[in-house]
Amino acid sequence: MIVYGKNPVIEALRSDKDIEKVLVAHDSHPPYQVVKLCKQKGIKIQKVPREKIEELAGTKKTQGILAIISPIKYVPPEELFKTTIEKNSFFLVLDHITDPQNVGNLLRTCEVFGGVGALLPTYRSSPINETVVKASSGAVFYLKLSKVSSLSNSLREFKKQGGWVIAVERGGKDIRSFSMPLPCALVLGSEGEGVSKNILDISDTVLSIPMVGKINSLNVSSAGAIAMWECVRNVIMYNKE
Ligand SMILES: C[S@@+](CC[C@H](N)C(=O)[O-])C[C@H]1O[C@@H](n2cnc3c(N)ncnc32)[C@H](O)[C@@H]1O
Repeated sequence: MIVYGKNPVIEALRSDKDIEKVLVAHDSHPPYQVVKLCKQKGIKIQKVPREKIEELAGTKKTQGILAIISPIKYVPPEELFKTTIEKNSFFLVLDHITDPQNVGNLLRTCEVFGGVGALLPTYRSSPINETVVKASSGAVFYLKLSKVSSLSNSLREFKKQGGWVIAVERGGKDIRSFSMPLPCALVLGSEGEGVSKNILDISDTVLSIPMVGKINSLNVSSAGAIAMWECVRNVIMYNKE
């Protein structure tokens, strides 16, 4: 969805909508409020020719500013947790993963293996944009996606309801020695930082995939695929609908 004009863009930024990016014409300056809100929310402001904005908006009356909003409808985390518990399944926790290709690949595998969806942080995370939709092969439309300002607070809530929080990270227990408990939240870390310390602290366990090569980590979507397979390999027939 596209929103253009100064006030509509400011209101969109103030709302809980998932904004992918804000485009500003080369020949104009973004209003101070836009710059401030984008900075707070980690949203990119891109300078482009005014004609590009007018073309996307389908009008010349854009005031040189436009926001692109994600096509995805998010569900509240309670819904994601409830379904995961009812189905005795898993969901992914994408801990500040910024590469849309990785997010799309992970969501595709999640859907293929019968996972319920994913919990994402509001800020510093790839938006669910066209690249994600494409990389997921459309899996995003079958999953429950939820955005929260604090992953760790939400995961504490999931634990209270009887779910397990399993971090997938180097330096933990060998994943082969562990029988994955369900229902669970499977946490995968960002490309740069790995799983956040505060999430490691509340995780029931940290599982690692043994490596023998010279490169010191797997790509997060490969690590996620292996961990998701571990979640379902004994129960893959379980909840096919
Ligand atoms: C590319 S790695 C993060 C590397 C980061 N630069 C670091 O030093 O921690 C991204 C994520 O992939 C997962 N991952 C990668 N290799 C893994 C392994 N061998 N075992 C478990 N998880 C792994 C973890 O979730 C990790 O946070």
